[in-house]
Formats: sequence, structure tokens, C-alpha cells
Amino acid sequence: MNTIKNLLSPLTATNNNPLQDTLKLVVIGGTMETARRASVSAWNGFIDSFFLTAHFSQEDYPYDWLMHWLSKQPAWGRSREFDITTRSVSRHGLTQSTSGDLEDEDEDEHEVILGGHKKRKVALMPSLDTTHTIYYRGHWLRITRSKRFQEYGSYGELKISVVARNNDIIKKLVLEAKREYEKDAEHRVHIFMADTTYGCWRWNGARQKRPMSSIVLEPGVKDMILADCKDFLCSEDWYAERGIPFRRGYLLYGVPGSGKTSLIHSLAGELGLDIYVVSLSSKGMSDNTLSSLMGNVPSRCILLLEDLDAAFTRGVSRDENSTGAPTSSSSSSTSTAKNKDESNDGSTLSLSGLLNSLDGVAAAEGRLLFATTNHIERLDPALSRPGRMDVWVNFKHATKWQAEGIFKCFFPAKSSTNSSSAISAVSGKAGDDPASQEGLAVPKRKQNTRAIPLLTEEEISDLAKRFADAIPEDELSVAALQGYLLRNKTRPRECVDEVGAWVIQERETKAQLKKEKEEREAKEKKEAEAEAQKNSNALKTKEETSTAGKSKDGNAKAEQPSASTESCNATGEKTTQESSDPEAEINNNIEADIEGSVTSEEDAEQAPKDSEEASTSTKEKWVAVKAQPPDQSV
Ligand SMILES: Nc1ncnc2c1ncn2[C@@H]1O[C@H](COP(=O)(O)OP(=O)(O)OP(=O)(O)O)[C@@H](O)[C@H]1O
Repeated sequence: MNTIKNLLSPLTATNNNPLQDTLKLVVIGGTMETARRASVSAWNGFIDSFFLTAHFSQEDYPYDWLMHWLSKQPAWGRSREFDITTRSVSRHGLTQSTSGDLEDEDEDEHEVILGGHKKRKVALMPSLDTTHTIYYRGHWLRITRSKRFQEYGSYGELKISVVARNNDIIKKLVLEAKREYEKDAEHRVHIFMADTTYGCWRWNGARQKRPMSSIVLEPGVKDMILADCKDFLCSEDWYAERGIPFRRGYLLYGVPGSGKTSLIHSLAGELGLDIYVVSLSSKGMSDNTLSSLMGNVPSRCILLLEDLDAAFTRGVSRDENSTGAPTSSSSSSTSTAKNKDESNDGSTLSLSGLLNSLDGVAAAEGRLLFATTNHIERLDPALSRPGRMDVWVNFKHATKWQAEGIFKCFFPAKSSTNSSSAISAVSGKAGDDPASQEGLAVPKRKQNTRAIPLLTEEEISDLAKRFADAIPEDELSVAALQGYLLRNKTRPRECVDEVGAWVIQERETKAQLKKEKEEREAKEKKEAEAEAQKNSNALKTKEETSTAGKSKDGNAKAEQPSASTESCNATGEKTTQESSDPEAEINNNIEADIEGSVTSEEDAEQAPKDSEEASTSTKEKWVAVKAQPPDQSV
């Protein structure tokens, strides 16, 4: 006691110096605070030494699995500090379903529709940076949700701490969360979009799976593609043994609204794969960006290059290594303006960059590449050769067979109304479910079928036949037929009676649009010519003025630039003509390619690298398919 007194005496002894007293207080206060902090951190360190801590970043899948798992835990929903949200908590699009939802008691849990509008669901979400304790398999888990800020955005993070001897409990938790997530996500396809600014993938939403039966193509085509995809996905060893890159490409080409994109979504659902979408013509796309995107594609997925031809008319710049694919004639006239655009939006993707990204060393293995285009003639042969695009499928306007099929899809017969072939289009609900917007998806939800007459199978068959008879072969797109049927979704009989008039109306509209387009193009051409003439005249006048007053020799020399300007124009015209010639040539090549695999092998012989891949792939047959019955496909 005396010792302590002695120690503190210099501090406690009273003296009359106020400065000394203040100093004493500062020293005492500082010492006590330091001691407090040291003891707290020692205690935390002691406690933490018993805890195992796992971190889960939103950038990776386990975060989603755990958020999904947590959303089902009653304790998570009972949090005393929470945010209220109408947003989905994770990629699977499920909000807290068990304890956290705010629901009216008289509302159906899944079908919340008022006056045709889907009512938003509201969920409770534990606030950021608060810790929650959940009991799991004999352990108390301490869970904290936080946000991490990076230079290119913010990411959610989960921290789970548990007192345990080893990490078995965390492993069990993650596996259980994964199983539950996959079970619930079974009916959805996840879409990821390329973010060209940061060269990474961004989750874009989960779509309801679209059944293959809702895609109406000529018999055999869907089955052929599905079988080919399945065969590829289970042939990894086969490819490895032969040293062939484990990749497969599908080129879906043809008229707009014929089901190319829909088929890909449907296949993704059937195969249980996510879709990674990249638009080559998007702003900021460069060789490096594309390469890093391709390097980050997971091994099992569908990689979708949409509107491949758009890359050639806008985003992809031709380079010296290019095989010389043509630009479209329409694009050639405006190429200067487009080049300007390219430089402005930072799109510096070259063809060699694109090819390298698709099958260079960094390209992902095991992915199914799907490319769609409305203008196959604009594609570079190097891009569409076997090895890059192994299967070609031509999508045409609707045939009578397709018209009959799509009619039956829209109006299921009495006996099958409750079966899985019932169609959401008839439910009359619009909303944020993209599958329902597609018109043909089959959600397992309550259907509002009150207004739709239920017809017998015979009557539906009869109506479908009459409908198909009225549809001209290969003239209207399936999307157009779908639009007409959607407008008549509650009037199957009238829909058939009126289809003839609709076809006439469609023809008239098409003719009108064509006429307007031609007139517009002619006007634009005229204006461009007038502008060119004006520029050329102005240049001539300028040159003549500048040379006026010079010597005869000088005048003679001065005329030369004018002549050379004309020759420039002439060359320009010639160049334009030349650039359209290869297009025709390539058209022919591609046509020949489509006709049979023999031509493709000949092509492959010309390109040594190509032939290596093509010749070794006896199994990897190049199927050139027109969307026709299988007996007509090569
Ligand atoms: N063969 C088809 N079977 C069923 N539905 C189809 C078919 N073709 C088109 N549709 C419908 O038409 C709409 C447009 O189809 P989709 O987007 O798949 O066409 P696309 O060929 O990809 O068009 P684009 O070339 O313009 O991208 C979708 O709502 C789809 O349901």
C-alpha cells in the first residue's frame, strides 16, 4: 500500500503549480486509456484465437449459396436491426421466404397480382455491419454482413465466425447451403453480361427456364442440337486424349424473330448452364477487355455472342491479319462516320483479337459458344470456320408446320390445360418475369384461365390446321405469329377466322415499310452525292483561286491536284466497288460451306492450323444444318 502511495505521491501531492497538476492529469488519463486498450485487444485476441473465421465475397458463388441459406433461417429473419427491401438478396432472385417476408395473410404466397400488376414482395434484410448469432449443428455461428468498397464498385461480404477445433463445420455449412441453393435454382437460368468498362462479368438476373417444347422448330433440329451439346459436355476425356481443345461453337443464323435467342435460353435451362452474354459492338470493347472476359468465363457455361455481324459494321476494326472479310455494302457508304464512332466510343476490337479470345491459350475450356447473326454473309470465314463454329443452324421464316405447332402451344386442349404444356401467355399477367414476357414459358403458378374457352383436342387440331393453311410458307416470322396469337389469346376460334385478313394486312405493312425504306435510302444517297459534289466544287474553286495569277507553268502544275482529286474520287469509287466484290465471293464460299462438309475440309486444307483441328475430329463432325427435317441436313 505504501509502495503504491509512494509511486503516486508525485502525482497526488498537492502543490500550487497548476501546470504540474494538468500534466499529472494527462499522464494518469493516458496511462489508464493505454491500459484499457491493451487489455481489450488482448482479450479480443484471446477470444479470437478460439474462433474460426470464414469470409465470403459477393463476387463468388458461395456468397449466394450462404445468403440463400441464411434467408431460410428463422433467426436471420428475426434480426433486431434490419433493412426493408423489395430487391432480391442474391442471384437466385429469392428474398427471405420463411420468416422475413411481409405478407398479407389473405394473399397467395406466390401469386400476388392486383389488377394485372404484380405486387412487389417486401422482405426484411439484416442491416450491414451488425452481427447475428445462429445455432447450427451444435455450434453458434456469428455472422456479419458488410460491404467492401473497391475502385470499381462495392461488393457485399459475409463473415462467419464459429468456435471450433477445425473448419469441418464451415465446410458442412457451405456444402449444405450449396445443395439447397442448387435445388431452389433448378428452375432458373442465370444471365451474366460483359462489363466492358472493367473487363468483368456482372450478374444480370435469373430467368425462369423455358421448356424446349415451347420452341417450335422443324422436326429434329432441337433434338439434334440438344444431343450434340450433351455429347460434348460429357466428352472431356475424349477431347483430351486427342489433344483437341475442349470447346464447341454453334452458329445460329437467319431472319430476326425466328427463335435463335429463345432456343439458347431453352438449351441453357435444359443443360443446367448459366449464360454469359457479350456484345462485341458495345462501347469500350477492346482486344484486352475481350481477352480478360473470355479468361474469366467458367468452364461449364454457355457463352453467347449476340449479333456477331454487328461487330463488323461497328465495333470490330479490320486489321492486317484479317482474312479480308467484306464490310456490308450499306455500311461502306457510311464507313467514315462509323470509324469516327469507333474511335469515339473506344471500341478497338480487332478480328485477330476476337479470334485469339475465342480459341487462344487463355480461352476457357468446356464452354459452349453460341453466336447469333442475321447476316451470315457479313461474317469473316475465319470466324465461322469449323473448330470455331462447328454446328451451323439456319433459322428461316415460319413454315406451315411451325404455324400449326405454335398455335397448339398457345391453345392447349382441354385435357392438357393443367399439364406442363399450359402457357403463361394465357394467364393475362404482364410483369417483371421475363419468361412471362416471352409469352411461352411455363411457370408453375396459378393460371388465370377464366376468359379462355377450353376446346377439345380435335377442335384445337382442326383450328391449328386451318390457321397453318392461312399462313404463307416462309414469309412471316415466328415472332410475328406469336404477336398475332398474343393479341388473340382468349379468342382461338376468331383468331383463325381472322388470320387471312391479318396476313393481308401484314403484307401491306411490309410493303409500305419497304417502300419507305427505299425512299429514305434514295434520299440519303442523293444528299450524299450532292454533298460530295459540293465539296469537290468548293475544292476546285479554292485551288483555281490559289493558282490564279501564277505563271503558265504554275497554272499547269496547279491543275494537277485538281485532276488528282478527281482520280481520288474515282479511286474511292473503285475501292468501294472492290470492297463489295469480296463480299459476293465470301457469300459464295459460305453458301458452299453450308452445302456440305467436303467444302469445309477443302478450306481446312488451305489453312494448316485449321486442318489440324478439323482432320483430327472424326467424332467432332461438322454438322452443317439448315433448319429443315434431319434427312435434308448434311
Ligand atoms: N421458333 C420459335 N418457337 C417459339 N417461339 C419463337 C420462335 N421464334 C421466335 N419466337 C418468339 O419470338 C420472340 C423473338 O424470338 P427470338 O428473340 O428468339 O428471335 P431471334 O431469332 O433471336 O431474333 P433476333 O435475330 O432479332 O435476335 C420470342 O418471344 C419467342 O418466344
